[in-house]
Amino acid sequence: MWYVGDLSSGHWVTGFARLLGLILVVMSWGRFHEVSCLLGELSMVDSLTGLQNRRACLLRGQAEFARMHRTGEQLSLMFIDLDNFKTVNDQFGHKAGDRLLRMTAAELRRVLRHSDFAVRLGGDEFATILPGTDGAGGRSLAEIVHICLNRLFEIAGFDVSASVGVATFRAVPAHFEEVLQRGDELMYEIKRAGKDGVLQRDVE
Ligand SMILES: Nc1nc2c(ncn2[C@@H]2O[C@H](COP(=O)(O)OP(=O)(O)OP(=O)(O)O)[C@@H](O)[C@H]2O)c(=O)[nH]1
Repeated sequence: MWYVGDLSSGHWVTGFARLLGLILVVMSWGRFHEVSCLLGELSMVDSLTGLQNRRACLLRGQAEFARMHRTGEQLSLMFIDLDNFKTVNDQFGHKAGDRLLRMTAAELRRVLRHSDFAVRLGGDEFATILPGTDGAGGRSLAEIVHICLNRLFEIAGFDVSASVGVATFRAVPAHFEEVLQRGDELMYEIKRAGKDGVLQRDVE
């Protein structure tokens, strides 16, 4: 005769409760891990356009500069800022402005290579990291982006244009924030010269 224990005792219940508890802990850890991965990804994504955001740009930029340090390749960054975007919000409302920002992001995705990491830095400012791209390559891509965006805005009936600046790095900057500062300077130069233009600069 087999001994299967005293089924009427509370041991089975206690054992079962412990097992159930263990399963719940394992499951909730799995969910926690899943949720924290998802939150990590979301914190890198711009919710309006679905492009990567400024934080992602910093991380990816640092990784690309480390690669550049090893390979000796040049690296360019393209900065795109819409001209007179505020007038869209003012004339047609915030939703129309949002639509225009989403359209801009979609056009950047269409025009750029998959390896050219496109981000929305904030507001109407976008950027893209162009690994292995020298000044001439960066400038010709900037001209294409400029033409494509302006054509898109015209077709959509918005009286806005794009200012596109490219900073080409030959040496690795000490801090990636320095790179974004170069972008601000380039943009300032284009805007001061009358907006709606393309400008490329080598950064030593
Ligand atoms: N619709 C919408 N507007 C935004 C968003 N984020 C920022 N803005 C607006 O974008 C505008 C950006 O300011 P500016 O770059 O000075 O506007 P601008 O008219 O393009 O100026 P210039 O660059 O000098 O031509 C501000 O009016 C913000 O309120 C957003 O997520 N959606």
